[in-house]
This record gives sequence, structure tokens and C-alpha cells, in this order.
Amino acid sequence: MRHTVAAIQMISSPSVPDNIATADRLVRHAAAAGALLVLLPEYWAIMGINDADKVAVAEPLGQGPIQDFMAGLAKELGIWLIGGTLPLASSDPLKVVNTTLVYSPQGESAGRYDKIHLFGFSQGNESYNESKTIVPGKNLGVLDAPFGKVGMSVCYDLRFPELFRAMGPVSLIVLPAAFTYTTGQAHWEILLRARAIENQCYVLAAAQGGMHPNGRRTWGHSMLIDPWGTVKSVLAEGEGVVTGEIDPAFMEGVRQSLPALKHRTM
Ligand SMILES: NC(=O)CC(=O)C(=O)O
Repeated sequence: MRHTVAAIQMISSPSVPDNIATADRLVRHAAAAGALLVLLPEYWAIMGINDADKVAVAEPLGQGPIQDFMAGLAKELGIWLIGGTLPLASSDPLKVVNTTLVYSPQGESAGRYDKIHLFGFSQGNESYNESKTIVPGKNLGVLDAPFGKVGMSVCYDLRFPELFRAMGPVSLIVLPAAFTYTTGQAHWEILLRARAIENQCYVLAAAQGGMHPNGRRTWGHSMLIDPWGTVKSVLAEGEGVVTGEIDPAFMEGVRQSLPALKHRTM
């Protein structure tokens, strides 16, 4: 059976209430278009002026306005809501865990993945060092959804193919992201399509896409890619919704005609 999924693209700001209002509007739009599973981007709840701003709004697991919003919306709309990333409080008072939380159509907590690989990049005026404000995750995140297993990853994880191999065969990889304009222009689509082709599964990527109040420019290009590596739908820049279908029969066809997953030797 085919299922519609959606990726939300945002240009998040330092205001959590404003970002919640934008996410609310876009997720409702996705559900109205028939999406059973909706993915928010990395840092959807806050993109601060300074990296450390997210520490002030970090929530303990299971409490707080960001988590209440996601649980309530998933239940009201009867969807699987995968909450991009939000800042969860960590044992270090100066750092957060950059976490993806999943809510079932009943509004219950259904999964968690903490970003493992922390982004570092320095070129010209651009400099990022996530390890200053984020504690890395340690565990894989794989979720059972109606159309099969869903493997969770976040942004910079995309550059580490061994993470996706370790998940085992999944039907869908979800990747909330905030790729920079510079690195996204050069690498984003190539890496996403490679992960879809080598794992013979769908890839749904929800990005930040525009100029943020902190001066950071993100690449956007949220997209759905099929197991053959074809980009099925994409949104280049700005806020919006990307929708498309997961077709398990098509995925099985790809895996049967090109049994590369069975031909692995290590
Ligand atoms: N922002 C990220 O985590 C990753 C990124 O922009 C890149 O890998 O490039």
C-alpha cells in the first residue's frame, strides 16, 4: 500500500513561539494533503542568534512547550510527526542534546534519535563547531512505521554512510537538516541520492532553506528520493511543504532487479 509523506522546510528564527506557529501551519497543510508521516527540519524549534541560545530553551525529556505542541498536533491530525530536532537538556548545563522525537498518531512518544555526528566547518567567514554546545548521541534510531522500518539521522550524519548500513534494511531514511548554503550547494543532493541508491530505500530530507536572523544562510532543497535515486519532489528555497508517496512495491522491484543489498560481503 502506498503512503504519502511530507517534509517541512522552514527558515527558523530565535523565537520558539514563532517557530511553533510556522510549524503548526505547515504541518496542517501537509496533513491536509494526505501525509501520514510528516518530518520537521533540524533546529526547527530554534535557530538562535548565538549557538548557545538553544541551551536556554532546552526541555527535559517529556516536558515543555515544544514537546507538548508536537504530541498534541500528532494526535489531533492523526499523523506520525517526526520532530526534526529540538534541544533537550543534557547533563552538561552548557550543552544540549540535538534530538529527533517521534510521535505516533495517538500523540504518544514513539521514538528518539540524538544526532551522533557533530558538524564542524571553517572556510572564509563561515565557521561552525556544534561540539561547543551539543552533546553527541550514541545510539541508532530505527522506528517501525506502517510502511516498514524508518531509519533516523540528522544533517551532518549524511556524510557517514556506515551509520545507515548499521541500521539494517529500512524502507525510509529520514534526515532533518540545516545544511549550509555553501556545503549544500556542493554536496547535498549527491549525498542524499547516494544514500537512497546504496540502501535501496526512500530518503525524506527536511531542510532549513533561506536567510536566518542570525545571518546564517541555509541551502533548503527539502526532497523525497526513491530507491532508484530519482528525486520525486523538491522545494529549493523558502518555507513550504514537499510531499510524495512511499511505494513498497516499487522498492521491492528495485531490490529484486538489482539485488545489491544481498550481494554485500561485509
Ligand atoms: N549543518 C550540518 O550539520 C551539516 C552540514 O551543513 C554539512 O554537512 O555540510
